Amino acid sequence: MTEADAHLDLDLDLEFDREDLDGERPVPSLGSPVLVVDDLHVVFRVLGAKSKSATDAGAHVQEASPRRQSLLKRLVTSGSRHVGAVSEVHAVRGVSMVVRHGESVGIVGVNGSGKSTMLRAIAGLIPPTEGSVHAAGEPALLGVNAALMPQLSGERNIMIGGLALGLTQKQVEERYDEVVDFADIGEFVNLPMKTYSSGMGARLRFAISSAARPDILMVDEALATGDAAFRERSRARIEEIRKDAGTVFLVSHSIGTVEAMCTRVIWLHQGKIVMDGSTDEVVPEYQKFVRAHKRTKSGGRAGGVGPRARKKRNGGKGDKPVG
Ligand SMILES: Nc1ncnc2c1ncn2[C@@H]1O[C@H](COP(=O)(O)OP(=O)(O)OP(=O)(O)O)[C@@H](O)[C@H]1O
Repeated sequence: MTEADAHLDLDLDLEFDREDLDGERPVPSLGSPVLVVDDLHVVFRVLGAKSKSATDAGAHVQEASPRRQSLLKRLVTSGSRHVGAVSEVHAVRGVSMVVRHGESVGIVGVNGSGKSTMLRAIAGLIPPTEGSVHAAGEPALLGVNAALMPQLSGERNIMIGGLALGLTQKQVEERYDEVVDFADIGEFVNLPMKTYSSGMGARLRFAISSAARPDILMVDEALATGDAAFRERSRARIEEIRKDAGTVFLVSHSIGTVEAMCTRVIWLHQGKIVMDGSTDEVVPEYQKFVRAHKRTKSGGRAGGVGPRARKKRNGGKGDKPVG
């Protein structure tokens, strides 16, 4: 794997590679379905002009329908101030999947392809615009952006975060030392989180979220933070959760991480599934696409993920997800 492949989306400083990880990719022993996502759509409405960057990134952006536009305009322009056009970002467009107990599913895709939005919708943090999510158990989203309170101490955040994840006060107290040890923040636990380095904050978020031992753990780039030792601890923790309960989703820009930790990979582009299959099937295709995408960006010719390319990859089935 080239260095470029390990940094597919160009925006993360990952030294994380296959070599950082001990052991082999987990072998799935699949159980019953724990998650069914049926034709999920998420549309964001944005006030303002069309966003070129969003369009470039692969999201589907269009002006809101005149009816919605006028309603929104009426709502926000009571002082008759012009607020500009209302655009819609169709971030997730008809995603369907069945995920079984014991699977670790990597979600890959270039920036803006809808990975985080999809996970947030599956975790119940944003409502689907259309479609549905059925989960057996409580999905918990663990991300470096998890909302903790910077003005409060690590200790208070552990309590609040634990309660928010559904633990009882007693359970949080029992797991408190484990969380602090895992996060490796020492005495800083007594200081406000705003005094933490970004690595310390990210480690604490990871430690809190994974202390809850959720049935479905969703990790959004959390492994991109911290040093090699912390990443190895995180990997082991995720593997433990996967063995115990179940099911792990991992959004990562590092193909090395996805290859090491995931048994299945879903590749999203412009909010749609391009491929869904075993890691060995999907990763090489995605790598080809990213190389081509980079060549296109630097002015060369490249293959795409248009309907034709998708049709080829999906064995002639056009836009329908595989698998
Ligand atoms: N709250 C929001 N309001 C409006 N648009 C949003 C919002 N959140 C995400 N989007 C848009 O939805 C699209 C998908 O974003 P998302 O963050 O899910 O992509 P991603 O694949 O996770 O990207 P990245 O790899 O950069 O994290 C993008 O065009 C983004 O700009």
